[in-house]
Amino acid sequence: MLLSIKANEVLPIFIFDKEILLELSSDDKRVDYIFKKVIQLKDELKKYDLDLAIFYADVIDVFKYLKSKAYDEVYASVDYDKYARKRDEEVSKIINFIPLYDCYIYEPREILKKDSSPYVVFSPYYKEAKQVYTKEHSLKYELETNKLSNFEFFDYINEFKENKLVQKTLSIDTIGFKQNSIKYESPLKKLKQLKSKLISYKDLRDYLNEDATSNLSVDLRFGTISIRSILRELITLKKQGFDTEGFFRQLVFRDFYASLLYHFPKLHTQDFRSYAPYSFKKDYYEKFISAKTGVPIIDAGVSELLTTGYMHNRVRMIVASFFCKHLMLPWQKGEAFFAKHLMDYDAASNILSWQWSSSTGIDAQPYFRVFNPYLQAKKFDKDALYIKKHLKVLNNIKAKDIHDEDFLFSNTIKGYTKPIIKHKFAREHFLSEAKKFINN
Ligand SMILES: Cc1cc2nc3c(=O)[nH]c(=O)nc-3n(C[C@H](O)[C@H](O)[C@H](O)COP(=O)(O)OP(=O)(O)OC[C@H]3O[C@@H](n4cnc5c(N)ncnc54)[C@H](O)[C@@H]3O)c2cc1C
Repeated sequence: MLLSIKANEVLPIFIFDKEILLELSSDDKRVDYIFKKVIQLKDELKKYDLDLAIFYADVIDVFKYLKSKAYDEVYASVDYDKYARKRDEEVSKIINFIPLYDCYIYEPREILKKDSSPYVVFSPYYKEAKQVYTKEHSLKYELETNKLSNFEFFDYINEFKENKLVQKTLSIDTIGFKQNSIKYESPLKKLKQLKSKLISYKDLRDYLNEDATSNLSVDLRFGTISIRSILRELITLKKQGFDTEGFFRQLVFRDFYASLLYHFPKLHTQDFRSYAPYSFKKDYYEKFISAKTGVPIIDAGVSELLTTGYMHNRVRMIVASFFCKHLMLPWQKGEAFFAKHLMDYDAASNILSWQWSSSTGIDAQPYFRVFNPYLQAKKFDKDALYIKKHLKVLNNIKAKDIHDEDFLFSNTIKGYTKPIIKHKFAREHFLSEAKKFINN
């Protein structure tokens, strides 16, 4: 975020928003990630004779204060979830707010049907997105020469106490969080690796033990890479003869979900359509969140999430389907669990993907499609290497037994629980309940 005080004078700022941070636990990996990246950004800016003023505060207090110091404009890249939109609206009442559209490829109002209504199905959205795409969508911002405004407190975290600005040590402890030892791979390095991954991206992206995807979701989420840098790389690779379509399509998926949430904000919490009487069952829920369902692919996925803050896309699909259709738990609870643990948590992608899985969303999978977790695991993790990586307790069990529900029910595996539900029963139960719901 950049504030200008008068022509050619700027103050780059970063706000650790109290309203968001106060809800998180002190070991949240995302805050550690952001904190490290903010310090890195501060160092980068110094190379251009700039700096970064850091606040730990209520966003509104920061802008009231800066306005009182004669700053007159703010430039910020916007996103579209409910909280972000409300916050930006409030800020614009205080100071001239100039939105930059740099989170997504397209603005949500850019891809609309001929009658100006939003697309609700991905394929036609994607077709139109490709038509609308121009060179402007990958433009690089020009470097301008701006003078750093005179701000005394660059070396601190700035907080407000009784309406006064106070300075605290520039450390993650100051904002109530713990540093962890995770080393984050540089987004630019990941971007460079895209070249070799694109060759087999379409064929391998669903296979759980392959490092076949970009791992850029966390960088896109926090803006540590610009969507435009990725597009520019894709253009270069396309010119070199690489097939970039499959990857570009996924990026547009992200835009599609952001656009849906923008046009249908009710989807934050509400179903677009309902298919079954989902209800909260504490026992099932607790087994699920502690990776103790006894269904290996589900427990491996949840374990991956709890230890790394990431989950493979295919596993997210299997896990979310199991949660909503086998356990018939409300998607909102699963969404909230992912929101708490995903490093790349993005409201639009997460909410809409959960609604896709539960078949309650706008462009969702048909309700009668119920993933069989054993067949999915057998197909995408044939040798159970992904499962064993995240569930060490199954290390000595043969892959064919891990993929065999009957084996898991009839044998006792030391340290591992028996499945809490049978696939055939769960599928039939869900479908019969869903049919009753539809017929009513
Ligand atoms: C239940 C569920 C919840 C999800 N929650 C999130 C979330 O909170 N945040 C998030 O970024 N993604 C979410 N996804 C989408 C997807 O799982 C991740 O984007 C992907 O796993 C990130 O890995 P990657 O960067 O290696 O992806 P790649 O395959 O390399 O894809 C490149 C980029 O395209 C976008 N993308 C890829 N797949 C999807 C998709 N299915 N939907 C939307 N965008 C996509 C992401 O920005 C990703 O970084 C969710 C999917 C499901 C099924």
